[in-house]
Order: sequence, then C-alpha cells, then structure tokens
Amino acid sequence: MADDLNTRFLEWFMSHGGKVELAAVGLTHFPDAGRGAVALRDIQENEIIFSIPRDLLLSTRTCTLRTELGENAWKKLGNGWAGLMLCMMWENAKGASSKWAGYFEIMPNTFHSLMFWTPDELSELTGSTVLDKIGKNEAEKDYHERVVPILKDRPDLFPPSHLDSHYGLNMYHIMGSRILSRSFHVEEWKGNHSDSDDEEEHEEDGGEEQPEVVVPAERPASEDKMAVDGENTIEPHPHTLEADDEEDDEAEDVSDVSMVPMADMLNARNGCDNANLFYEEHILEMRATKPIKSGEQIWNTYGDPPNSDLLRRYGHVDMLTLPDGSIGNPSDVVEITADLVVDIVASEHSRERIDWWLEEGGDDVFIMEANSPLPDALVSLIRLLLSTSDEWEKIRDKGKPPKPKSDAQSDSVAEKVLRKRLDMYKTSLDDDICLLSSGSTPLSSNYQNAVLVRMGEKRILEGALGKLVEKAKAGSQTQTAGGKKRRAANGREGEASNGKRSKRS
Ligand SMILES: C[S@@+](CC[C@H](N)C(=O)[O-])C[C@H]1O[C@@H](n2cnc3c(N)ncnc32)[C@H](O)[C@@H]1O
Repeated sequence: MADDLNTRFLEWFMSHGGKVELAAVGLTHFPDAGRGAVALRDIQENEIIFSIPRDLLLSTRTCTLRTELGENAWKKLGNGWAGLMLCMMWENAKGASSKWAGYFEIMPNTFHSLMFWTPDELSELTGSTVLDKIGKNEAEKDYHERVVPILKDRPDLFPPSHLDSHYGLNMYHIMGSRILSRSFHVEEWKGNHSDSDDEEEHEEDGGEEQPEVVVPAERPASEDKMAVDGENTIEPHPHTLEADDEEDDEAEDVSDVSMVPMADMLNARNGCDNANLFYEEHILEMRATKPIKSGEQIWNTYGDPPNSDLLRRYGHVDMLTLPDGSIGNPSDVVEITADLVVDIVASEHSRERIDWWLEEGGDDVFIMEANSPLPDALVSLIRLLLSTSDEWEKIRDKGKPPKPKSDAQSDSVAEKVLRKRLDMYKTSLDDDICLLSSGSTPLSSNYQNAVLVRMGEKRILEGALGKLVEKAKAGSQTQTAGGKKRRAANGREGEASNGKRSKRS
C-alpha cells in the first residue's frame, strides 16, 4: 500500500520534470520516522541524488491563486503563511486537476507536532517555554479574520459546497503543519553568491561586533542561506507561524517559503546529514554531502534544533547518546526569562533598571546550552539588579550594562534563579529518569517525547546548578581554609602570646 503510494508519487514527480535515478534512491518506510529516502547503491560525495524543477515547487509564486484573487484581496491575507496555506487548500480542492495532485496524495494528514496535542498532553511540557511558541491561537485568529472573509467573498474560486470539506479550520491546520514540517526557504535566483559576498554576510551576521547576540532557536545562525564553495544550499524552512511578527526585523520574504516535492521526503537526525539541497537557476538539486553506502538512509538537516523545537515543528525528538552516556539531543537548550531574575532580586529599583535594560536592547530571554557557562547577558542583568545606587548611576551615565563578571553574590542569585527555573517543571529530573526506565507502563509516544524534552532542559539547568554549587563550596572552603590559616596563625600568635604570658606570669 505504502509502496504503491511511493511509486505513484515518484511517477508523478518524474512526469513533471523531477529527475531521480531509481536505481540509486528509493522511498521506504522507517518504523521510527515514517517515509524516508534510502540509497539503493553507493552514492559518491557531491553526486546529485535527485533534482526538482523550480516550477514544481508549490509556493505563492507558482500557484496562480494570487493572480486570481487580485492584489487587493491578496494583501488582506497579510505577511504570514495564510497566503500559502490558502494556496495549498485551493490546489488540494482541485483534486486530480491540480498540478500537485500527486504531491498532495503523499503528504501527511496527521501530525504529532504540538499544535495537535491535547491539553493533557501539553501539560506534560509545563515548565518548557516551548508551550508559548505553538501559535495555535494566532493561526486560528488569522484563519477567522483573514481567510474566512476571502472564502466568503469569492464563491467563484471557493465554491460553498467545498467550504466544509476543503477550507475548514482543520484543513488550515493541516496545511500549516505541512508547511511547518516540510517547507524550505527558496529565494528567487539572483546568480551565484561570490565568496566575498559570503564573507561580508557572515561578518554582518554576528561575531566580534555583537558578542551578546543570542541566536534565537527559531532561526539558527546563517541557516536560511548558506553558501558552500560559491554554491547555494537550502535548508528546510525554520519558521513558525509568527512569520509576520513585527519585531522580526530580519523578516523574510514570505513568498520564498516553498513546498519542495521529493526534497521533503528526507528525514533528519542531529549531526547525521549526508545530503543537502542546492539551488541553481532553474532547478534545485539534492546532492550527497558525504559518501552514502547502499542501504543507508539519506538524511537532510533540519538545522539541528533542540528537542523542544523538533517536537513543536516536526513532532519527533532526537535521541542520541550524549558525552555523559545519557540519551538526548546535543542541541538542547533551556530558556530563562528575565522576569525570573527580577523575581529573585526584586527591590524597589528593579522596575527602573529592567526598563533601562530593555530600552538598551538587553535580552529578556536567556538561552542556556548544555555544558556552557551561564549566558553573559544573564550575569550582566543580575549584576545590574544587584548594583548599588552609585554603581547604577554610573552604568546609566555610561549607557553600558555591567560586565558579565560573576562573583559570589551574583552566583548566589544565579543559583536561586536556576532552582526557581527547575521548580517550574512538575517533576524532577530523577522522576523523569524513573518514568522512562520503569518500563512497567509504557508511555504514549507524545508523553515520552514530552519527558525527553523536559529532561533535556532540566539536565542543562542541573548541570549549571551543580557547577555553581561546587564553585560556592570551593569558595567557602578557600575562605574557611583562609580563615583556619588565619586562625591557626592567630592561634600560634596566641600560643606564643600565651607562652609569653605564661612566661610573664
Ligand atoms: C520533511 S518530512 C520527512 C518525510 C516524512 N518522514 C514522511 O513520512 O513524509 C519531516 C517529518 O518526518 C518525520 N521525521 C523526520 N526525521 C525524523 C526522525 N529522525 N525521527 C522521527 N521522525 C522523523 C517527522 O514526522 C517530521 O515531521
């Protein structure tokens, strides 16, 4: 059944200009990852695994709905994904007459991503900030406010008899989730990037000039457009439904968001990619970036996000053996919001200082990675909140936040922040380890994935906390040793003086 579907899809793909050597690559079912691509013979590094003509991409550029609707109506759909979602619903509603009929047939209708979790399932993620990023309400607001009026206005394009079956909220969520888990960011052809262009871009993106820039998990550094040896590579589109967030000053051209048939058949696992999508003027090429042995899975990269984001966007988590022998995702992160820090160091000055911090562009969320020191910005904020009135005056006059230099006082606050952050979860790390290892009642896959997400976050917090506690202990031992030495020295003096006294007496 699945094989038939794969065959039909490949036939559709090739009959529409897609090129794939069927003796080299096949589609198959992986029990833990659904459909995926497999090498059927050894594939050399740089070999083209398949290619896709640009006109086979499904985007707001290739779908004719925008022209049919006219610019005025189109603009009402906003700068987010509503336009592409409506295009996809419209093409899907055409059935066999759509150019992409053979593509729609193979795309999933059910998802394990967070958008589809029940409130009970979501409650297992309590404590993780991923819960604030699902965007379901925003998507539904867009649907009701932007899409429904257009559906009603144009019965010639959206026949009333199709509204329930093809344009309902559920279908809107399905299309949104397909975009979330399968789309790529494909720019229009502007010619090859030269090496010097790349260097300039890289310099602008971060590095020395902006040491405090925290790369948001949403958009891993330089992921959207990466040039390798002067060629253009494409990674799956890393965005959420917040594509039209006004604060996102790097907001992309949403018409670059594209569904790329065949390229989206590749699964991904942290650090395992052996293929990448490259773009040329008229075609996109999936090329091997490493030699791939016959029988091996062909892996793309999704940008190696943390498990929280994998679960939110793709509905799965990565489980690799980590350096300490535990199982998890090496890219996991945990977020600490600035208000947690303010809660701990609250004083009558906090409001004024935090307002200043935010006005100066300070972070309101700190991202902690495994085995990394506390984020500089977090230490700097703690020191700002702890500063004396005189120090605060100077900081404000200079317009510079304090240096991220920790001391016993800031460490003690950081320790409390980490403890409070850990308390936000409903369970402890040990509880979670027991849950996964008890084996008596097998957990549902969503439940197990939630546990893995929160474990990854807690491990980072526990690790950082452990280091702070050790540091404090070492500090107090040094102090005690210093004190003892001093006391011992005093003691000797005392003995001597006693001695002297005794002598005297
Ligand atoms: C771009 S599609 C890849 C093709 C997909 N497996 C299919 O059946 O069509 C992304 C989806 O594949 C699945 N997937 C990809 N990599 C995976 C992995 N390492 N483990 C589990 N599922 C994975 C997830 O369901 C994800 O949402």
